[in-house]
Amino acid sequence: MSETPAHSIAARLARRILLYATACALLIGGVQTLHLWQEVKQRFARSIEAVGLTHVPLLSVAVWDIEPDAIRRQLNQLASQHAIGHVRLVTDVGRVFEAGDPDALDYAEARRFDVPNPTRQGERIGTLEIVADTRAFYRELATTVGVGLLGYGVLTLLMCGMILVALRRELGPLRHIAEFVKTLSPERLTTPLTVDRGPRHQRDEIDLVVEGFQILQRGIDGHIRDLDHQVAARTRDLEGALASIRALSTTDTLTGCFNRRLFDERIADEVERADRYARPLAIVFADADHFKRINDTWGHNAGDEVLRAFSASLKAQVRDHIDWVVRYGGEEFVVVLPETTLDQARALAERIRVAVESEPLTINDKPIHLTASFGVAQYSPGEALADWIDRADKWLYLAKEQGRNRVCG
Ligand SMILES: Nc1nc2c(ncn2[C@@H]2O[C@H](COP(=O)(O)OP(=O)(O)OP(=O)(O)O)[C@@H](O)[C@H]2O)c(=O)[nH]1
Repeated sequence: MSETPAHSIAARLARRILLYATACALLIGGVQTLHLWQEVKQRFARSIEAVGLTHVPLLSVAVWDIEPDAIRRQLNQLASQHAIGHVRLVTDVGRVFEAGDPDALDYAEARRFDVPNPTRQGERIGTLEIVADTRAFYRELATTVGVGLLGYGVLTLLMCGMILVALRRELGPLRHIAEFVKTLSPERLTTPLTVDRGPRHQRDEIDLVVEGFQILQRGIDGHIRDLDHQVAARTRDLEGALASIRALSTTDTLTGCFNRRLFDERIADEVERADRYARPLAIVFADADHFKRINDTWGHNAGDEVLRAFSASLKAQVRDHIDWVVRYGGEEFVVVLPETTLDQARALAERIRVAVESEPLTINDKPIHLTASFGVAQYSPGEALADWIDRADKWLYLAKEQGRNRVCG
């Protein structure tokens, strides 16, 4: 995920709107300034025209009567009027009277009035020149433009502020959705996304996004549940298959006894336990007598049946879940007897021998008389495993040597 900080869309939009609104305000302000310039200029011209026309008759009399003081007084009064910067009266006899601000002397822009002879119509006795007060002109223009621009500025700022507030309120849920999605983790994937839009809110694109996301979440949730069920079912199947494989790998398929592989795996543990807790441990090697003859006489299948019956006799005589019977190879079996002394093992072997001998088997409706020989050995503390097994095997060999159907050890 990107570490670059996320900016607010509302703030960015508000900034853009402010920029565009300022540009528009400046453009409108420029056009309005031109318009106002013309307007103020015309207003000044009208003022000068009105003032000039009002004073010309009075000046006419003062000039005709040759009264310099009256002329100056009137010119001063004229110059003190709004919009008038400087006035100059030039009489036909060459006298010049001036009043007002000398900086405003721009007679190229001056408005000229003829001063008529009050006694003879149509005759001119002087010229009155009035120059506009440029400072007052620009002051008035600046004030009018400034007020206008200030109004636009305030209006623009107010509108931008209100737009920002509205945008923040409308786009607020987007930030909430973004924060929610950002903090989603695999464990919280199905946490429902909820956005409170208020009671009078009308459904819009943000709601569509939220609804789409919720549909996606439900889909993912369903998919995860399906996967969970599938995984659980597959796990059960696998565990079953594993148990079967484990049983197959440790069990002899013909007799159901443990096989040699399991014996090799577990016998060391039994020895270790006997050593650690100083407990007795014995094994009995059991071997069907003249088994080859049974095979040869009755067939291999009958031989298999005899082996099953022989192993069943062994299992019937031992303790469940304590002793364990192993098919060691061919017609040879080993019975492992934890917590059992040599005497107890001998007695057990004798019981089995008697049971095998005294219960003739009926295989394929034919009676088969079976006997078995046994070699018994108790584990001596510290003895090598192989030596102990070897001792039991030797006792079995001796039992065979001594005529079979007996227990040695
Ligand atoms: N039917 C059958 N026969 C087996 C099986 N495994 C080994 N055998 C046979 O068991 C016979 C064992 O013969 P031997 O080792 O001579 O022993 P025995 O005939 O029992 O003679 P003693 O042990 O000396 O009494 C062989 O003929 C093997 O073929 C099996 O799984 N099924």
